[in-house]
This record gives sequence, structure tokens and C-alpha cells, in this order.
Amino acid sequence: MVARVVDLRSDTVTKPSDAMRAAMAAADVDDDVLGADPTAQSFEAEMAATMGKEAALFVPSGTMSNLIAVLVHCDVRGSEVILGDNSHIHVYENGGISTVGGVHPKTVRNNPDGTMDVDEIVAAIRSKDGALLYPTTRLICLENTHANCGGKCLTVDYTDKVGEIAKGHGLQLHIDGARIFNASVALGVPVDRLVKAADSVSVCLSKGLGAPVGSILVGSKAFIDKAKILRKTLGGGMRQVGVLCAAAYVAVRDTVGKLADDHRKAKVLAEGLKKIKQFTVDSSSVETNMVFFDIMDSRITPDKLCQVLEKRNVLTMPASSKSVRFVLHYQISDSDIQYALTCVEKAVEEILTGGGKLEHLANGTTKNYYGH
Ligand SMILES: Cc1ncc(COP(=O)(O)O)c(C=O)c1O
Ligand SMILES: C[C@@H](O)[C@H](N)C(=O)O
Repeated sequence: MVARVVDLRSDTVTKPSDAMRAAMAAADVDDDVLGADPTAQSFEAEMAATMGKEAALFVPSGTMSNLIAVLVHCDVRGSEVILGDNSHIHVYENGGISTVGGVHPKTVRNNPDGTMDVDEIVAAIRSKDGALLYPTTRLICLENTHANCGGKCLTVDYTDKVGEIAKGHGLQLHIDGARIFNASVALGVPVDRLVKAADSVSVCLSKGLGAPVGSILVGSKAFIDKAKILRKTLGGGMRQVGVLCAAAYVAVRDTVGKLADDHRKAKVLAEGLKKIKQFTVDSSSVETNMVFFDIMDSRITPDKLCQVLEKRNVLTMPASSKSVRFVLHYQISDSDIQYALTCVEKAVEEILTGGGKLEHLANGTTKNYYGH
């Protein structure tokens, strides 16, 4: 009997479906570095059309996809990119745009809804008069949905407004659209319209869409031609990559239609968590597939709660020193949610009655902490 595991750590944990595995096995492949893998070529063309852009490039990860985008847009020494202080590119990508690309980050405060105030964006744009002293602004990055802001959606009006600012100042606009399909579904806006103002978009196929690996980077043909070279520079050129693109094609075909149900399940989970008096959950702010909640009782730390839940095979991750994040995906069922809620209630009781002991790892740290 296989033990039931409810994995709410992230939507990155989705495992390939049988249809994806079958497509991988049957994929028509060739060396994509020496020419063009036929499956990759058709998948890239399909995704470019879906996103309303000229061209697309399959990339091994969202981190590499964002890095390539920033480096293509900021291909002159002394470049600066305006991005959110709580953005994935700034917080979770090892500072790659600087350490690898030599691009200077100019952070602007992220609002709780994932936006950056447009007047703060404008104020962050370097004056050309200061060229002797300052870096040169070349790019603005947005993130939609915004992972660290609870999976919030950036509206099409806001995105268009930032696009106008970029264009008006001779800048490019990149969207980290790891979960752009979640935003499109939640807002009821076609994905190509949602990203119309962007010069480039990175889309994760390996999150809620359920593909085992990869992201797709879209933009103009000239942009993608440069991106392809940079992907090779970074070691991301792949040989018979059609095996992965075949799974990604199935993911887009089969799973986009399930994202609305992920959002519904997130609200069900949030409503259940609200009933636990030691937690504060703003369920009205659950827009997509993420639920963040604060723990108001100091006896219950996020690490301790996650460790006690893990003993019951409910996997999740701390989001900060006093909050926890649950992420829903299509491989979580409604009964999984009810089971998880029961386990959370029991875990709280166990901790408050002294049952839950925090096991520190050898180096004194605790597990899975995505600290800010
Ligand atoms: C908003 C966002 N952007 C980019 C990434 C990076 O994707 P990957 O894990 O494939 O590098 C992630 C998560 O992984 C993410 O949540
Ligand atoms: C943590 C972060 O890198 C990952 N994208 C996630 O949301 O799980």
C-alpha cells in the first residue's frame, strides 16, 4: 500500500502524466544544436503563435529563460534593469543577471498585489544626463502571476501602462510569466493580450502546466536569434530535445483547462485554514493557485509546522519566518485538501500540547526555508 502524500510545496512538483510519457517515447527527434529538432521546432512555433510573438525558444529552466532575456536586452556593459524587490529574478535566481551577466539591478518596492508603483518605476529610470556616473536603464521586468506576493495577477491595463512607460523611455519590457497562464485564466484575458506590451516573456511549462522540464521564451525573431546563441553560451543547447517538447506540448494542450480548478481548490483550502484560530488567512486575496497564511501563535513556527506535517505526508514550505505557503496543482484532489486540513489541525494540536519537536539539521538550520 503506497502511503498517501499530499505535496503542496509548489506547482513545480507535478509529475508527467501518462500522456506526456507516451508523447516523450514517441517523439520525432533530431540534434537541435546541429539543426532543428522537428518536435522542438513545431512546439516553439506553436507557443510563439499562442503568446502572440514572432518566435520562441525552448529553455531548460525558468531561471535560465529569465537570465537569457535580461542578458539579450542588456547586452551593453553598464546596463541596469528595473525590477521588483520581491521578484523571483531578484530573490531566487542567485543574482545571475549580475554575477553572470554584469547587469545592475535597480529594485523598486513590490506592492502586496505584485505591482510596482508606476511613478516609482519612472523615478527609477536613469537620466541620460548622468551617463558619466550612473548605469544606463535598458529594461523593466514584471512578474505575472507574482509568486512572492501570493500568486497575484497583474492586470492587462497595468501591464500596458508599464509597456507605455518602457516604450516612452526607449526601454524594453520583459515579463517573468512563469505562471502567466494562471493569470490569463484568473483574469479571463487571452494570454497573448495579457503580454501584448512585452518585448519578451518567459513561460514555465514545468509548473502548474505539469511538464517535467522546461520553459519557453518568446519575443521578436531578432530577440530569439540572440537568445538562441546565449542559451548555447550558458550550456542550454540541447540535442534530441523533442523528447521534452513533446511532453510540454501535451502539458499546454491538457492542463491549461485545469488551472481554474486549481484556483478553486486554493480558495477551498484557504477557507479551511481560516477556521484554525492560530492562523491568519486573507482568503479574498487568493487569486490563483497559492495560499499564504500567517501563524499568530509563537509556539508554532513555520519550520515546526512543516516538519510535523511532513510526518503525516503533507509537504509544504515556510514562506517567511512567520508564514507558510501552500501551492495547488492539478495533481491535488479535493480529498487531498480535506486530508491536508485535517493534518494541519492535528499538527497544531500536537505542537501546542508539546508533541511537536523541531528537529534541527546537523548544521543547525531547518529545512526548505525560502527566506526573504
Ligand atoms: C515566478 C518564477 N519565476 C521563475 C522561476 C524559475 O523557474 P525554474 O525553477 O524552472 O528555474 C520560478 C520558480 O521556479 C518562479 O516561481
Ligand atoms: C521557490 C521558487 O523558486 C519556485 N519557483 C516555487 O515557486 O516553488
